[in-house]
Amino acid sequence: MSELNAPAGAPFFHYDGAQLMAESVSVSELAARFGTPLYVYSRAALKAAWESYAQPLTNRNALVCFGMKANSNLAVLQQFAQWGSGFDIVSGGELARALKAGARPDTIVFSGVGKQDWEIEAALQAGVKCFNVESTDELERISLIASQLGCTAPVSLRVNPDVDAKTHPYISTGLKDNKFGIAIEIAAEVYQRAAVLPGIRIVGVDCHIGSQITQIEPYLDALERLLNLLDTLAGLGIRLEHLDIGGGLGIRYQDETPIAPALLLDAVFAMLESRGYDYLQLVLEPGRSLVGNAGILVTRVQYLKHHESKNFAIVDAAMNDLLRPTLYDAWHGVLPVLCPTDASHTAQSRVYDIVGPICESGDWLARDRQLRLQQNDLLAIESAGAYGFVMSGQYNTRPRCAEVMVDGDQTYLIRPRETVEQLFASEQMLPV
Ligand SMILES: Cc1ncc(COP(=O)(O)O)c(C=O)c1O
Ligand SMILES: N[C@@H](CCCC[NH3+])C(=O)O
Repeated sequence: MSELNAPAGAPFFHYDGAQLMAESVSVSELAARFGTPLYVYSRAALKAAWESYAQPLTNRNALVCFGMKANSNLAVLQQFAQWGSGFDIVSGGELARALKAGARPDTIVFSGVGKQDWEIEAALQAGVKCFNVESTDELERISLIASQLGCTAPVSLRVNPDVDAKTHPYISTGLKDNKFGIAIEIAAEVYQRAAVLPGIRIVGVDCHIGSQITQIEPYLDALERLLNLLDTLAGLGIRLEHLDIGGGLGIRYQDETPIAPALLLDAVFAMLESRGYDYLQLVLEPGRSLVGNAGILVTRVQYLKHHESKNFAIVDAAMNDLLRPTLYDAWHGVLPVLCPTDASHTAQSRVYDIVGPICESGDWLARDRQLRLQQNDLLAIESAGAYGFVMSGQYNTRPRCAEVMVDGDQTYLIRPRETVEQLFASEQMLPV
């Protein structure tokens, strides 16, 4: 029962005895001021997560490239850029966002299996650090475009090491049956091709084996395979400047024990040193672990419904606001905003499914939660800072909700709620 545990985002989200606080700001005041559903991020939580990587990397030749697909609000990106983060992007849209937020182009790595011509051109023109190339077709296309533009594309091959990250099948990316990367068996061959292609400069090697990983072994397995590849490349006279181990570190949603970045980094540096590759710059692409527990989704109970075998709390957030539960069967903690021990909270404790207003039975945010609820209560869905708002949509013509950032006792509206009119403002009807 999440309500009895410390919030997943503690100490930044915490009870002050009476109610849930985001840093020094009352969550119910935020709900009153900005309406619900509402994403609330804590700047201090973002900073603490950033430091969990930055500290162990002090005086190391390393670059953290925030996997911005996890949360691409400009204010969030701006913080990471100010703290010295690079960015892992997967589209021309993400490139534009990162640049707008103040990213240095030479700290941007461009991943993704389906880069289009305009995206490759834009990245070349911006001067990104490298393309993480995911196929031979893509390599040839980048070579062609760079040659046409009269420039050279820095390239790192994203190798698929065929390692089981032991995570949800939808977010596992390093198995040979996954669409990602270049099979490790043919990687040396592709490097040789890259070495002779015009417009290509080989700079690195990359892998990303999956997301919400809670075991260190898959990383070390993948790294070992990559280092064996580097041995082969050295024999072919191909030398690299950096090695990118991707992102993927998990967070606590329920009872997981996440790997501390320092632990992974120690093990990685030890292996690089023992194999004589510590001259390489280490690149990382963490997403979820930098933002996941820095955000909550605040929602208000609309109605309670008691069926014979189920109790439903119908809230104003839905699968269009937070897709993870229904897409991955993902567990997110649910916290009452009013402290569960508060005496004014007299409702009977029952087991509820927390569901949204969308016309789909799959529209649920949490199942089988023991809660004392009454109409208009506020709830906080925990661990919503990663893959939350970014995966939201407008299904059922629902405006996407607002996002705010709390910093101490200050609150910044970093994205206003969409209006209903905005939802169809650019649509065109046929002539009558
Ligand atoms: C290439 C790449 N890099 C980085 C990430 C960030 O992953 P995570 O949010 O699990 O750290 C992802 C997403 O899984 C990815 O596909
Ligand atoms: N969207 C996924 C993570 C995808 C990682 C992207 N490669 C999640 O919410 O857990």
